[in-house]
Amino acid sequence: MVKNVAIGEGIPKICASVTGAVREDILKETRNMLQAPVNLVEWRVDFFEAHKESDRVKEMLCEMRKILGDIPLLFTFRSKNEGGEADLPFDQYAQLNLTVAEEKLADLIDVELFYKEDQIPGLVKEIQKRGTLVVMSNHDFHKTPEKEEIILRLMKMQQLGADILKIAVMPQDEKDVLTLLEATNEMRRLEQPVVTMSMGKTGSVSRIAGEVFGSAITFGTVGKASAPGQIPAHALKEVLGLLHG
Ligand SMILES: O=C1C[C@@](O)(C(=O)O)C[C@@H](O)[C@@H]1O
Repeated sequence: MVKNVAIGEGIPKICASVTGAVREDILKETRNMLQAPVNLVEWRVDFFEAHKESDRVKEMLCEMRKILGDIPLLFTFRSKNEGGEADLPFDQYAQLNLTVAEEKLADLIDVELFYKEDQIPGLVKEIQKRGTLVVMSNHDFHKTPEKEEIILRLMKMQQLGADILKIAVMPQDEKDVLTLLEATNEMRRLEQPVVTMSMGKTGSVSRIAGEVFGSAITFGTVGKASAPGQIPAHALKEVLGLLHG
């Protein structure tokens, strides 16, 4: 349970991302979330012009939380390697996430599995010690690894103690979408909620099929997309409801 949201139970939860670069846009996008059927909001801080200034990041988070009220907030710095907009040396990345955890400014923090492999286990523990949940993630914007490799990465995240395990991959054809779905279906036996998506237009079907195959959160759009293939939150809500029956 994150606030009142039961991630991993029933209908997949809808998350939408705030991707503005400046304060006004970020606040406007955050307010727009209140008109949309979203269960969670992600702030993609790598889009923020002042992502290197922790005071300004903290101020933004305080303002966003005031607007969002009970809607859980996921804090994400996405590196360029994994499809993000910015890069930070590991120490700054860790510090940024720890500050947010320390001051309880987010409910969940995204940590990339491969940011710096030997340092990631320590960072996960430090964030959790401060009472914030870790969504561990991995993204491949070029291809879809073999099913065994997808499973291996998700299990690695589990071994590292992540609270939620997430992987996004790019299909080159429809078979790749099936590969992602098969891996997802096998991983639903894990105790932790698993979040998977096949990106781009071909992969969009994976963003509505979470309840069938075992993906607990689906990222949709309220305004701009934060990754290719995302579906508008309103449409998601309807389709997820239909499939739920
Ligand atoms: O990890 C993810 C998933 C995502 O890449 C997607 O494909 O919907 C979008 C990102 O904003 C988010 O952090």
